[in-house]
Amino acid sequence: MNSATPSPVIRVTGVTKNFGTTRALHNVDLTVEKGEVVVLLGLSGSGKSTLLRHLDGLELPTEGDVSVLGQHLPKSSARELRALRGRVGMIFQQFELVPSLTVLENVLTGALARLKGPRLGLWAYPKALRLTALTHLDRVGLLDKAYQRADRLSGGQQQRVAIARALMQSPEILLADEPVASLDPESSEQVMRLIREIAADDGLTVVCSLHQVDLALGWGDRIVGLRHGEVVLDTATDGLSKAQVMEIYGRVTTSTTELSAIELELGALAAPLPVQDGLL
Ligand SMILES: Nc1ncnc2c1ncn2[C@@H]1O[C@H](COP(=O)(O)OP(=O)(O)OP(=O)(O)O)[C@@H](O)[C@H]1O
Repeated sequence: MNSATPSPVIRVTGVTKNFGTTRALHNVDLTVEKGEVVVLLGLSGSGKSTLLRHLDGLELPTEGDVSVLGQHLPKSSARELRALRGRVGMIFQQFELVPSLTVLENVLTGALARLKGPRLGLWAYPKALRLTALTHLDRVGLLDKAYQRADRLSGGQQQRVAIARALMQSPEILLADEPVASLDPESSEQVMRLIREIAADDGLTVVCSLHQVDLALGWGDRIVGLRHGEVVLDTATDGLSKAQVMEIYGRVTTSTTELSAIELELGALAAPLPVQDGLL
């Protein structure tokens, strides 16, 4: 952990991102303090992945500024961006493991950015790194699977391998893009609990996109709600109810079709939400 890490660790200011004629983000502001666990909540297409990808410089804004760990990403060189990515771990919905490699080799690939040249096979990695990888596998409860092929594992286990791989970077920030969207409820809970535990133990800052209000409320310190690329909600989860989150979405939503999608995807309420026109 870098003790000189500035606070806030993430500062997004007035970010707009256009892909051709598609506006994926519009005037987004977001500040995340060190050690905070933030959920990005929103429907499919609301801009969650695009915002996450701005936080490790995989995308750069059309307008506005993104500062991560004290580095202004739009002003950074390719080399500086690569160095930043070494300090920011990322996990994805589809795990992104190499299926034919062993679990241990997959974890070791998390250290590749620090090594010179490609590595083929377990023995191409220094012993110290192999031991570190085994320690991380132990931490995610998969030490006994180290020498199995990654594609023999369940989805939940594969996501835990991806977490161990991210830990190889000793990240200061962990970004998670819909990490449990492909998992059953039990595995989802396990993975989300694990991320929280690791964040607390290592003082990690976490930004995680989700599309279920229930999961977000029980898990994050704070929810940032996106809709059509704009932030419509940014509040602590403490004391916040599902009905309040849905009410905020209801307030900024003028179309009944969109409201139905929100109810379906973010979490249906027993009572229909009021549609208030003209509040956009
Ligand atoms: N590389 C790209 N080129 C063109 N359009 C893009 C690109 N990436 C994202 N978009 C568009 O930007 C908008 C936001 O997409 P984004 O993937 O960020 O949403 P999301 O909330 O993460 O959705 P999902 O939950 O389905 O992943 C969408 O309209 C999407 O089609």
